Amino acid sequence: MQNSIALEVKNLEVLYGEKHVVHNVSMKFPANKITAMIGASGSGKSTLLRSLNRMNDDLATVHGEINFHDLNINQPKVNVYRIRQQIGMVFQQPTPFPLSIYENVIYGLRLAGVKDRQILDQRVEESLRQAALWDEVKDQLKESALALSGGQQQRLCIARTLAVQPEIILMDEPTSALDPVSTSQIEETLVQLKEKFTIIMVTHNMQQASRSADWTAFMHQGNLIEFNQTADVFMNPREQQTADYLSGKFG
Ligand SMILES: Nc1ncnc2c1ncn2[C@@H]1O[C@H](COP(=O)(O)OP(=O)(O)OP(=O)(O)O)[C@@H](O)[C@H]1O
Repeated sequence: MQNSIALEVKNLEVLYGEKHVVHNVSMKFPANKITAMIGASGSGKSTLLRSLNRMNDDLATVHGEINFHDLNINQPKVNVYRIRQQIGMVFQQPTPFPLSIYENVIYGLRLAGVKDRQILDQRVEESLRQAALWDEVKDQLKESALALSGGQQQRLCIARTLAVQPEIILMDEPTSALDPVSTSQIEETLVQLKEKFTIIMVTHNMQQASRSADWTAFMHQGNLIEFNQTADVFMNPREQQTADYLSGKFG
């Protein structure tokens, strides 16, 4: 998988009604890496991210190709449910369901009709371990997920996404609602996760992008201005707009 491409977008355009918010973006997301999407508020990062697993279907018009395993998933006939199993999403606010920790993790598996208790138990442990939450919750799996702290809830949401065994995980500012300790726990988790998964993350936190991401994409007013290895983007940006944004001249 090393050096391979997990997902490619070609000439992507996204419009909300008449409002054109992503302009002709083409890029390739490397497999088993963390890619950070950075840029000022309103630059189209979340819109682009949500298009990658067709979360914008009801809100926006998306033109262009999103190629995943040689299939352009931005086509009407594609099974969107299956795509979202393979390309999962973690949101900004932790969104646990008012169910037990165990039931939260297997939520997607239940929807997919998995009933075998052994498989479910195994997937719960594996996903919670991958999300670095197992040791903290292994003795309270039947208790409500709502009793967990915000940081634990977010790691639970990551475990819930992992339980359906996706290839790609989209994350929309996954730590912006969390304190610094929970943030650094999640960042450490992400670094472990990239061994098995490809991560594409929107973040406003420049330190987070420079600490965690292998690749960084800078967006401005719906355009992809620069996409390169993170160290190059931060230390030696090719474009003046990137340099200006990173030095705080706008945004
Ligand atoms: N559902 C929607 N309907 C109409 N316009 C929208 C919708 N969602 C976002 N927009 C608009 O699209 C543009 C891009 O928004 P988007 O949320 O993708 O930017 P962003 O870079 O992720 O911003 P932020 O960092 O603040 O989350 C903005 O002008 C926003 O107001």
